[in-house]
Amino acid sequence: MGERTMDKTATTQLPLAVERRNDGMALDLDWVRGVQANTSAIERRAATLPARRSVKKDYQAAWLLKAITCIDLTTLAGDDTPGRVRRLCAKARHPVRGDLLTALDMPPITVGAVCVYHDMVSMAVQNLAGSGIPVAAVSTGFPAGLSPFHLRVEEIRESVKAGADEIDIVISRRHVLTQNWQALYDEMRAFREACGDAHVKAILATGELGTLRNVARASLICMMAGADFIKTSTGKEPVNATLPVTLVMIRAIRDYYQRTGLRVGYKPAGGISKAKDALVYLAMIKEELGDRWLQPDLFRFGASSLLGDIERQLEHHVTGAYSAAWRHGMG
Ligand SMILES: O=C[C@H](O)COP(=O)(O)O
Repeated sequence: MGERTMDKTATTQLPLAVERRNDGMALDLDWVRGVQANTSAIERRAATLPARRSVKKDYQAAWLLKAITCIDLTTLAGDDTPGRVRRLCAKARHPVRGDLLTALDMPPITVGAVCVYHDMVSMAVQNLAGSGIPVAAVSTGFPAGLSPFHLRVEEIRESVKAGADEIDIVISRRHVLTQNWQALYDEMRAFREACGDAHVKAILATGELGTLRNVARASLICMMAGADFIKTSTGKEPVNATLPVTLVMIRAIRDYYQRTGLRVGYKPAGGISKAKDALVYLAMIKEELGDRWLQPDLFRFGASSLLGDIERQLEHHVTGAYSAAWRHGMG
């Protein structure tokens, strides 16, 4: 991602070809078992990227605006209230102050989606009406995914009925840890079927999968079973999105695309709260998957506080001064 390419077109939505949805394929265990992950090479590559790629000034502002359009603006707290979700939805519609957009000579933008628990779906749907911003619901016993299977499937159906456009399911980590690939595939298939037309993001909870090889294999199984997106984490594991895990998952996406012609999206989530980190993620996607994956239909950040820091950086870019972080509260 050289600076030369990081002009204001970074924020422009490319005209998207009508993309065929990933319907998945039969479970191919030979392919799955053949997947390896060279941990030291992956960690080395991930460690060098932040130093090799940096963008400044107008280019940086353009890429930060691009990042905003890819945020699943999230609140997943036990004390969520209708008021908080209302404020979050207002922020989703107008994530950047009008005067900053004017100074940057940019049109209005919105975030990629609003992400909530099932109970808050109808409130979010109501508050986003007419905006075109999708509502995503975390589901299937999020975050641990250990409630009875039929209830997990039913939870998906309830959220779809309440108006959710996207469902973020959690996989059963034990299927990965015991290498029960058939069980993981069947579970994911059932979740995808329950989603119907709603798009499904498969949360792998990578911090609980033990090895990068397990992450690679679980990514592949979920794509074979029809995931529209693969997502790193719930935000509740001790370790959430990381660059090595990102490299493994996006290379699995590339491999799946090369073999099937089907594009699956990627969502790093959990602990991404700084604008500079968001830029590193975008650089990695651009290098490994190319520009087509830098659109909100194929890339999202799952983040509750990233937008606040991006707004601070944009304000600094325009005015030369930093505002206090508390001025950019999300809910
Ligand atoms: O899916 C989104 C995550 O739960 C958000 O995590 P975060 O609060 O660390 O940004």
